[in-house]
Amino acid sequence: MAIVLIGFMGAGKTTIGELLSRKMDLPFIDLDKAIVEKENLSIPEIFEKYGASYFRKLEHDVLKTYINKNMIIATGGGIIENPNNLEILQKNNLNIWVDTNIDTVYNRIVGDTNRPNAQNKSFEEIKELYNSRISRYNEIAYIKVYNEHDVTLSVQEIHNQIMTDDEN
Ligand SMILES: Nc1ncnc2c1ncn2[C@@H]1O[C@H](COP(=O)(O)OP(=O)(O)O)[C@@H](O)[C@H]1O
Ligand SMILES: O=C(O)C1=C[C@@H](OP(=O)(O)O)[C@@H](O)[C@H](O)C1
Ligand SMILES: [Mg+2]
Repeated sequence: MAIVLIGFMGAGKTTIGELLSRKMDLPFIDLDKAIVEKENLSIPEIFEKYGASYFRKLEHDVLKTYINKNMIIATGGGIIENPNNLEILQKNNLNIWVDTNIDTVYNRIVGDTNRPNAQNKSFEEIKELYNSRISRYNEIAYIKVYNEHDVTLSVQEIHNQIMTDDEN
């Protein structure tokens, strides 16, 4: 079964996924990276050339490829936009919701040219998008981890939780 990191842009899914993979000695895949490698285009290029819905299709395909593997998967924040992905993720027991407060999120992603859904958006617009998504992260999450401070503490917390539950 896959350990799947979900949550909004900038929450820290990619960073935590890499660190957790080393700690647990499990392979790691970042779905955005898999898409970029498959298409040989950057995320902004895919959005610009083919549009958001094409990106969502590619995202669905890579999710399906990896979801039943014994590995750690970092998703993109918009994975929950596709109801078919929600259905797939609902069946996965180890979805870890990585969350941060909206001010932290904004500071981490503002000006990052690699996130088309955050580009040229005001704080209010980002906040609106965040608020529109949280109920869906919550719906499919097994645990939620706040990644506000030291990232290694977030990784430790996830690791502890998985190991504790594994014993029971
Ligand atoms: N705990 C943390 N403290 C400070 N910066 C962090 C922390 N976690 C992640 N970051 C930084 O925030 C940015 C977004 O992290 P990333 O892992 O790409 O998030 P996501 O994949 O959820 O969009 C990166 O620049 C990363 O280095
Ligand atoms: O929230 C979104 O709509 C997106 C999040 C991004 O991933 P991160 O959550 O890793 O930034 C990436 O998939 C794409 O830019 C779209
Ligand atoms: Mg990421």
